[in-house]
Amino acid sequence: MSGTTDSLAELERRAAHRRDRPAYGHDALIACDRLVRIFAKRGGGDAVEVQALQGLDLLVREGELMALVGASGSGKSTLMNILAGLDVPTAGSARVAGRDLLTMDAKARLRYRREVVGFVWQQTARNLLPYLTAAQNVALPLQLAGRPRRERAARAAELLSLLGVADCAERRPRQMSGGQQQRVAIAVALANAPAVLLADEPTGELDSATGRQVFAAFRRANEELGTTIVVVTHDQAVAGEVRRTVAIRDGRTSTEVLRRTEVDETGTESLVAREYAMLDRAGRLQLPAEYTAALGMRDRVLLELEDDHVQVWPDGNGTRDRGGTPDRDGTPDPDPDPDPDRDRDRDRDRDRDGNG
Ligand SMILES: Nc1ncnc2c1ncn2[C@@H]1O[C@H](COP(=O)(O)OP(=O)(O)OP(=O)(O)O)[C@@H](O)[C@H]1O
Repeated sequence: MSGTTDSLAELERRAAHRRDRPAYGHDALIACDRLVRIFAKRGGGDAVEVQALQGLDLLVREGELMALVGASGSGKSTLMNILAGLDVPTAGSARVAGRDLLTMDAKARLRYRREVVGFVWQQTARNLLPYLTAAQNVALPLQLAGRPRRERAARAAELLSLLGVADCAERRPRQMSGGQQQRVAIAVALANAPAVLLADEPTGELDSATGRQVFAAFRRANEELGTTIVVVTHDQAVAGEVRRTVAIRDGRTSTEVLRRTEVDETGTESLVAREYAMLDRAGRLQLPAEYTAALGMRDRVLLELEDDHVQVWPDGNGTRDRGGTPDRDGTPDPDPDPDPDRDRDRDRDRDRDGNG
């Protein structure tokens, strides 16, 4: 009887622990958890499903300026449209600034688009109304939010000045360069002080020097206003300028590069970039394609747990015939060899193979 009482108490304790454990991404401003988006597409008369997002995990902290990169068709725009509240995921969860993007009704979605997120598109013409001046374009979202006229004018002037386009205030879009139009577009997107600014290829139509100026405007907004910014870009120069670049591959986040400034013993500062693979909540790891190609890794790899890291080896047709690892015909050895010399042999094998 006492055993039953103990196990019940233990079960309750474990349930309470699970309940009290913070949820995944609880402290992130953007939290995507196993996000799935399936599109139904007609192809040659048959309905075909396209899995644009296949269980994508992404956390973005408040105040971050980060870039999303990935090959064409990897799912970047699909993700951005979901975060912008323009599209609804098929499964998984997505939360931005406390809003659940799957369960919002139409009214909440409209408020979300007006108040929580700002958006800058690639096509300069899509961001601004052609018959309004830059100042009027920036004031428009404030007018829709019911802000008084004086406040609207002051906010427009402040943002245009912050982004270095104060001289464009009275010009219409066709009287501005592409780079100026994009900087005004950033001001429009920031007008209602959104929690998150999303930009899909904002420098895609610009030459690289102008692209850098536009990117400097994003950085300014991030540093001066503290706005969290997510930029999708193909532009390597832009991706290299942010502290964190997340790569999307086949509808999932695959790797991320973190950059930080290090100071050596002589006091010289340098920017150090390190690439990390993403480990999802189920423990799945996607190796970068260039790594698997370089070592001819296919179908399966050998893993070895060391004290402070895990080693990943090419399968090599099962020639590493050791305890628990596949043998020559690929069958795992059911009775691992407890030979204490195994580690030494393994190290010797590795030196011989040049894999150490
Ligand atoms: N509305 C849609 N209907 C059907 N398929 C779609 C739709 N939108 C996107 N897709 C498909 O989903 C996949 C991901 O598309 P997405 O536009 O998100 O990629 P991307 O990484 O933004 O590409 P790009 O860099 O070329 O813009 C692609 O295979 C695309 O064809």
